[in-house]
Amino acid sequence: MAQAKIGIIGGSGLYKMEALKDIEEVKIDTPFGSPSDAAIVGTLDGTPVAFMARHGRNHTFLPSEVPYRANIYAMKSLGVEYLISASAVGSLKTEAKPLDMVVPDQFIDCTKNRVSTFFGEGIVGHITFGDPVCGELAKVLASAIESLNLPDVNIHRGGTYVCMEGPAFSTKAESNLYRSWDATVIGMTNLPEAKLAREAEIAYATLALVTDYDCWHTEHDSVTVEMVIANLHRNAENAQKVIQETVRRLTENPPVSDAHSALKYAILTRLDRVPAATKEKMGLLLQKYL
Ligand SMILES: CSC[C@H]1O[C@H](OP(=O)(O)O)[C@H](O)[C@@H]1O
Ligand SMILES: Nc1ncnc2[nH]cnc12
Repeated sequence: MAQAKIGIIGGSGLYKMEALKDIEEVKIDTPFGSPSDAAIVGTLDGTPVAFMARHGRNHTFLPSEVPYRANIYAMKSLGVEYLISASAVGSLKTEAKPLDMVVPDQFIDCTKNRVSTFFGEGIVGHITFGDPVCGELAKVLASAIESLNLPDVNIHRGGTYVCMEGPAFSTKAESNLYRSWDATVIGMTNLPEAKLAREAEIAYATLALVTDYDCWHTEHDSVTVEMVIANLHRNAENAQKVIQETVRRLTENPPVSDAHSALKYAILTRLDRVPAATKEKMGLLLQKYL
């Protein structure tokens, strides 16, 4: 199978990466079901990169339906060690304007109905998640954005991403509650992905593309899908430039990440007591430890 150390998950409005060359569609079946779509593996300035459309190329999966486990497992099986999630978000702060880019360093889990672990079925593990994104990867991403000096785009290093269940957008009371928590942006997808990436020992960071002011801002209309997609289209070229520059920097200088050894002290179950079927299912994730 094609291999790539760098993976990109594209969210709403980001269904392909124009700059990828020599592309190959890789259909991957996983013990956790089928991913959202085939992975597209190609090269960016010579570096192999794997791309996956989070909601499928035709946007057919709700945030609650995205097969997060299969997507992350698929990335792992392609050899991905650094994963960048490009995602649309609503802003919860005046200073994070539509078209700005945020590289969050924290998440708050307001999901209700997500499977966000590979563990279970006879194997118990608890990853450390105090710092839910890889600080080193986030640094490379933020520096790449800054270096591009994109007109009309401000970059916000750090900030908290609230992950809500959806699919309906928030009420004003909810939006103001998240603001009272000092959260920066809101979306519906990144938290389960970040947890699973950590369990898969993949360094994960989010490129959050601000598309709207959710529904709290008295001088802006409440978020609509039309608004999100229109602003994403305005920003898609910038997002691709950021990804290209980030890939260039990662290729030149791949950072050491704690995420790459996240399972070292996480597993409680003696591995010789793990049921054979579970060991097989999790084999790719556990292979270093078996
Ligand atoms: C189209 S608006 C709501 C939708 O957009 C975001 O998607 P993603 O995180 O995949 O970019 C948000 O999380 C919702 O899924
Ligand atoms: N306001 C919002 N709430 C949740 N997810 C979003 N994605 C983009 N804008 C959003």
